[in-house]
Amino acid sequence: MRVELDELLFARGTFTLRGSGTFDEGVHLVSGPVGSGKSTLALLIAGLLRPTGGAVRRHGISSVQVLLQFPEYHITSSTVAGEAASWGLDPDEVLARADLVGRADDDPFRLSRGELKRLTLCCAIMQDPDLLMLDEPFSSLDCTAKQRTCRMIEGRREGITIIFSHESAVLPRVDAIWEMENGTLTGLGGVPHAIPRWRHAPPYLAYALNEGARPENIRLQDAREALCRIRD
Ligand SMILES: Nc1ncnc2c1ncn2[C@@H]1O[C@H](COP(=O)(O)OP(=O)(O)OP(=O)(O)O)[C@@H](O)[C@H]1O
Repeated sequence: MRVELDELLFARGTFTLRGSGTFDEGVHLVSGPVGSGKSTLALLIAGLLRPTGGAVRRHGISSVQVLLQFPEYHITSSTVAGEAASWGLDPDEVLARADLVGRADDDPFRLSRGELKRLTLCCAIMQDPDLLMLDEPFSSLDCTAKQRTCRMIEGRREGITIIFSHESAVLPRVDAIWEMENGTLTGLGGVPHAIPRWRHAPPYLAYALNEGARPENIRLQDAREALCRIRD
């Protein structure tokens, strides 16, 4: 299973996106500032936007899901249970995992932004597609929900997961890091080797690297462990 970007080019007004590289099985983080082109890339890989040049090639992938940044865009049903069922999932299981037990008959638009995000995140991850793309999965979530989301992402055993995010506090363990800057995608390679090359690294990782530590992954816990190792 893999996704290849073959000299992908997308032009819209003054914005141009360019990228080449291969997304293999595992968890990938595409990081970059607001407006750099992360959502546009997600839509291109999902086939929801047509490239101006080059191509997106999917190999051995039979199911694709993209979770949009704004959870409201996914709503198609008048109840929370109906919404979970519309993803082909058991509403009781979804509500339990989304911490929304007792809200089955509520109108999804009556949930808070964060509650709605929890619902759509659980639906997208529980569908377990071969290619799962999560656009800003941590936005609108509190710290506990971000950590739960990380565990769910890490719990995916197979397939390709691509996280598009500028999150810099709570992140999951990942296999590879990519950076998007002004529409240009750069693959930094696999973790941990990619970490010192990551210009948008969260402050805790930048601190650990400055101290001479070599974190094994990108979570706060990895930075802490690496600091402990050099200070022991
Ligand atoms: N529907 C649209 N029509 C025209 N321009 C758009 C549209 N959506 C985004 N853009 C522009 O394209 C560029 C890339 O936007 P994009 O949403 O891909 O960035 P992003 O990195 O995902 O940002 P964020 O972190 O805020 O989600 C930005 O300059 C943005 O203003």
